[in-house]
Amino acid sequence: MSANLAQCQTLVRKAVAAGAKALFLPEASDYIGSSAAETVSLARSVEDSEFVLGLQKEAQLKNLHINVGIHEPASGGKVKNTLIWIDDKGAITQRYQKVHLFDVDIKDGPVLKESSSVEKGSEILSPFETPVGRVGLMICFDLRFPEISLALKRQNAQVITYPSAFTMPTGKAHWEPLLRARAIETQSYVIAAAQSGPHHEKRRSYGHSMIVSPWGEIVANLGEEYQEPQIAVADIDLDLVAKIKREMPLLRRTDVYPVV
Ligand SMILES: O=C(O)CNC(=O)[C@H](CS)NC(=O)CCC(=O)C(=O)O
Repeated sequence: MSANLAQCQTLVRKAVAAGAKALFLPEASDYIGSSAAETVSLARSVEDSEFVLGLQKEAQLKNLHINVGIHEPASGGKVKNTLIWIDDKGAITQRYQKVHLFDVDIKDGPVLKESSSVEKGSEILSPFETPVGRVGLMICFDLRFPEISLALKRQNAQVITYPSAFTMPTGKAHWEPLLRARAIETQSYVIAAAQSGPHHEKRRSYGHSMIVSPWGEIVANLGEEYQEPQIAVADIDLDLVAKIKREMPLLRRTDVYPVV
């Protein structure tokens, strides 16, 4: 976990050097366990987490907002897969708990049962104001369920986030088209910070951190670089968000299908 904090501190330095107002870090930035038992045993509450306390200090020192995916203890011997927003004073001001858990058994592909160690969240967090616009939070596998992103669009999100640790085969097949679709249909920026490279002998992540414009264009893409932590940088143009919504209103037919 201290190695992960050091990597995140490198990313903070790079973000500050690039003049960023906010830094978006991946899902599970604190650690990726090699078993359900290890995932549970490593979870710390934020008050006792050197990783979180370290990032709060960075946020305060550098006047940088930081969005970061972590694990927190839950009841019943499980953890929560959460995303916290740390403001530029170092305070945790928002928290989202992953709603959709990744339970898959793919032939010749990943077999993962996230629900064996993780408690599922049951709330959509309303978008909130930040220096980079109104941000809506989701995590990784949530990307496959447009219902949450559409609910965030309805609540006027301007930026939506999918911090992730996608698997290699599913990433190759689905990562980019899903991110671009979510950006196009929500008419929002999509910021998707992704873990990249090997975690342990059984697990490797796809990477390709991306920022997509509300028109669906990829404005930054980190590829599979993982020798040293890298940042993707983009200007968030809130006038562009407004222009796209004005020019192409996506008025829902809630007389035909339910409101989400
Ligand atoms: O394990 C942890 O501690 C952190 N959590 C994750 O890495 C999660 C659950 S295993 N990964 C995903 O949801 C990948 C989704 C994906 O790859 C897809 O939708 O195709």
